[in-house]
Amino acid sequence: MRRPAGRAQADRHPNKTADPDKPGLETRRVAVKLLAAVVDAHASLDGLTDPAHGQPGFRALDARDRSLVRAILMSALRHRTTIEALLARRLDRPLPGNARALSHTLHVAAAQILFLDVPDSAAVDLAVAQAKADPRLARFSGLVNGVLRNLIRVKARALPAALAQTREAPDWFAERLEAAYGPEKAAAILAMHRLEPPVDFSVKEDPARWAEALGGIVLPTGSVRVAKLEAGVDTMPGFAEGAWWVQDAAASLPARLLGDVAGKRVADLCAAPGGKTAQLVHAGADVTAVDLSKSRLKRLAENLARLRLDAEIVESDIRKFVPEAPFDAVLLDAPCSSTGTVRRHPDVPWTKAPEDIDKLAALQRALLDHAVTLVRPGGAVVFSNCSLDPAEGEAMLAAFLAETPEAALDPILPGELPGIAAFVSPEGYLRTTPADSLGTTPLMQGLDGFFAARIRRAG
Ligand SMILES: C[S@@+](CC[C@H](N)C(=O)[O-])C[C@H]1O[C@@H](n2cnc3c(N)ncnc32)[C@H](O)[C@@H]1O
Repeated sequence: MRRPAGRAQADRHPNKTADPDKPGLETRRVAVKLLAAVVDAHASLDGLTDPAHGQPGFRALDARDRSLVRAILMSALRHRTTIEALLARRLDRPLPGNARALSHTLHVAAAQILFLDVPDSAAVDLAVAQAKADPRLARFSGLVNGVLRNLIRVKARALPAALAQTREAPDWFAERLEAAYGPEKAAAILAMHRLEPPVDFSVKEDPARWAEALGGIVLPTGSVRVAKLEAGVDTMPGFAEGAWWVQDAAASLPARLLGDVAGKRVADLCAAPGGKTAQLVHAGADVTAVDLSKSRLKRLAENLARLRLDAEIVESDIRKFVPEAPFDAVLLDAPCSSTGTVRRHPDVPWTKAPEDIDKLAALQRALLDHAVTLVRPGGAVVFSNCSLDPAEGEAMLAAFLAETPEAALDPILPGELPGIAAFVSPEGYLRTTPADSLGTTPLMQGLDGFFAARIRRAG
């Protein structure tokens, strides 16, 4: 292993032994464990940090430390390629492949040094203490100290340079984006993935009033956008009375493609946690919300109760769901790779692989094959998901249409989406990406990546 710059100083650092109770040490230990779980075991960050079912070490922390762990992980994953490049430049040779804990310790400390408002000295001291306390890492504690102190010295110059040079994604992900969207748009999408996204709200009534109350703006989709939440959503005006729900502007579009649903029987397939169910019920539909997951349906029921909205809730695999009578309309918001939500879920590119995309596309096809059997002849099925990958969108749908004579594309017309007609493709699909814009001001830049298409069952 290379002698990192600053090694002489590193070997002389004063912490001879590690204090296992050092304030902040457990928080960093948990952060390293969670980073390992995401990067090496491909566990989702939301699952690991779930308040009820998350990683036990995380759940044992107090609320402030849990927030810090989440902030560290969000930065460490959002900027993983940049951090990796900056660390690699401070090492003579790559870390050994089996030194995963060492790599994760360096990444967690670097994320704090480069992107968080944590004193640099605390980030280094805690990483060194952590290394000393871990028998696998103790012999590397000097290296940890040297590399991180070097990073602190050069960061003002080296960070902007690295950000300008680095493609912020694993290669497989960047390559698929380039193949789908071309190098320029792919680079714009990856640039948006570096930014913390704003928060969008779907409001029941009077967007202008709620924009003022929530401190945001009204988007052309009718959603209200707030740049940054200052506190938990449950403390914001209108939460308790159920005036709005959090839903990305792009996620609010698929349900609208069913047109006027007032008085119609509508199936919302793959419904939980219920953002689109709420839209359909609020628009006057008689909704049956179906999902496989008991825990997610519990959240759906809680969300609807807060919003004073009512739907029939069915726990079932879509492929086994057989209603008494066909529906007037069906929305299938299928499970997907979620690559359209990387701004909010920077773990996605590090937990997914191309094989997952193929498997998910096959599942979506099976769900769509069944979904068309649930609508009455002449009725519409809207298929949507939050993937950026055409394998789960345009390509899957083209194969479905070619092989399903009883279904035809009902192209979305640009006039159906006033102010955002640019999101309608020449084929009549809805396609959004984080590089798209809802207007000219900075706050109107970006939305989740979504695909949607409307299909009509032959009459
Ligand atoms: C993208 S999420 C749905 C988001 C939801 N439509 C909304 O707007 O809030 C996908 C959902 O599909 C559900 N799911 C996955 N496979 C399923 C299956 N075979 N049958 C029913 N639901 C399934 C998951 O439990 C998950 O809740």
